[in-house]
Amino acid sequence: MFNVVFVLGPPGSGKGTICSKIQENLGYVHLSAGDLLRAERERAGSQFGALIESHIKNGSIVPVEITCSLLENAMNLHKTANGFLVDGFPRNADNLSGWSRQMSGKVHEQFVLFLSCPVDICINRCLNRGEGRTDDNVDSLKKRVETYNNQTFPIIEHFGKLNMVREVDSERPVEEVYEDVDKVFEAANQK
Ligand SMILES: Nc1ncnc2c1ncn2[C@@H]1O[C@H](COP(=O)(O)OP(=O)(O)OP(=O)(O)O)[C@@H](O)[C@H]1O
Ligand SMILES: Nc1ccn([C@H]2C[C@H](O)[C@@H](COP(=O)(O)O)O2)c(=O)n1
Ligand SMILES: [Mg+2]
Repeated sequence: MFNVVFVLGPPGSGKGTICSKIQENLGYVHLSAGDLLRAERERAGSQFGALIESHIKNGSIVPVEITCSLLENAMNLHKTANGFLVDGFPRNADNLSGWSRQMSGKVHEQFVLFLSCPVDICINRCLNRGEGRTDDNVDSLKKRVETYNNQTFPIIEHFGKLNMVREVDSERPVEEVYEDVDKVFEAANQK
């Protein structure tokens, strides 16, 4: 059974940055749903490239069957990992129900790491990220934030009702954010 920590937060809240540090220090494998989708978009012969790009540009969410299969395939490549950081997933109700259908009995969901940060700061971070992402522009960011508010935040609230959310304020410098994240993992892994 794979241990899984879902990592959620607004676009630009620092999910990828913090996951890299957790991976480096705690042996969890970082799987970014967005990175997996971008890799699939670039893969020669993929039947999903155009569909994925249209969702990415519009800030909407790719059907779960595609994303969940990419995640499961990636997990199966790292069978001895301490656990997986599933970054940017589940992003909406379709993601959540599809994950349950495909993954129940195969994973243990430890908790949801929620990186909270004001949206104006997140948008500025994305606009200055400098990675050439096709969705780091004002139009796409407006849509991504709308999707986050209307579809992803309710998923965080859903997990909150199950007492699974561990919120860390990610407006602060990376080192300070990581200190608190490390404490969250320590507490979870003592149980
Ligand atoms: N705590 C922080 N303080 C200042 N800048 C940060 C912080 N965390 C991340 N950044 C910077 O903000 C940008 C976005 O960070 P990152 O890619 O980790 O966010 P993300 O949540 O994964 O975003 P997305 O959802 O768009 O993939 C990067 O340029 C990163 O270096
Ligand atoms: N569960 C997911 C995760 C990501 N996507 C698509 C749509 C997002 O705007 C884009 C970028 O994700 P990020 O790298 O910002 O986490 O990828 C999706 O459809 N479903
Ligand atoms: Mg990211």
